[in-house]
Amino acid sequence: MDKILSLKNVNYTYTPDQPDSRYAVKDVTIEAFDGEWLAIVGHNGSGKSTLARLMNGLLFPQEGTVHIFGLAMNEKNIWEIRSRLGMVFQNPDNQFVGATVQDDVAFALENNGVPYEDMVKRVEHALQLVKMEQFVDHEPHHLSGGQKQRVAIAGALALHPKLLILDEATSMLDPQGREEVLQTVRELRETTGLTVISITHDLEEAMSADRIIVMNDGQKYAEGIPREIFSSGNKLTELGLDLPFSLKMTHLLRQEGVQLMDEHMTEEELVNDLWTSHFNN
Ligand SMILES: Nc1ncnc2c1ncn2[C@@H]1O[C@H](COP(=O)(O)OP(=O)(O)OP(=O)(O)O)[C@@H](O)[C@H]1O
Repeated sequence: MDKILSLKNVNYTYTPDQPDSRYAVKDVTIEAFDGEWLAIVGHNGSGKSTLARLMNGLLFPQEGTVHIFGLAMNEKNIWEIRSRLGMVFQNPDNQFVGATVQDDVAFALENNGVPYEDMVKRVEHALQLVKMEQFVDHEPHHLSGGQKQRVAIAGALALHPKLLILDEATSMLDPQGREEVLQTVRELRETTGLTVISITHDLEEAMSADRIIVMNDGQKYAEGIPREIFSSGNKLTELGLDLPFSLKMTHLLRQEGVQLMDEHMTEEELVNDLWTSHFNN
């Protein structure tokens, strides 16, 4: 598989002039491959936002390299890189510039000089992908949190990005809004094969990813498929991460002496295991 993004031995400190300066990101190597969903998780202060800024060129590492779309990121090619990179941030209310949903999704296209007819088609298609086409004329501020983030995703998609980075994009949403956004990302992956990097402190969100990187104190702590990462449940709790409900329940049941076959990633798996082993006789 082709590499879309790679960070190699990256160091970043916000206070480079201070002796003993603390590294926000320390010797981090990360690769993201074409078409995958990579989740980067970690507690507050573990370096996630700094990584997001290093990935979109808001920051440049003091040491190490960042390659994206086959280019070594530098101050000259950053605008070209950003035009192929969709970013969705934490606060849905800070992301709107248009008076209607349609204007908002069109905004970046207008700025990029996309011809009118092409723009109309792209806006329509992007809103269809996030299932917000019936809201074209609505005012963004009247939408729910989940709907706002779906419109923000449509704005990013309209630019036809090769990579979508979600930086804590679900953390201000209620459970329903969060599920709406995650479902949107899951469907997008199926319909478009888009590469997604989601940066989050929410392990429930990371469970849907193909691969997870766990950050701790600016360093890469672990890397693997969700099942591998979640098999180290207690260690994740020690890092200040909140385990998904099905895993917490699995651990609590085990503590009470209930025999279970596996670490259960979903409530459905857990219920099936309980049903098969304990009630189905
Ligand atoms: N602008 C800044 N100036 C100085 N230090 C900073 C700045 N931004 C972050 N830091 C420090 O860098 C370290 C990593 O922070 P970062 O924001 O990347 O972590 P995070 O995992 O995204 O946490 P959070 O979810 O709280 O934003 C922390 O120790 C933080 O205090």
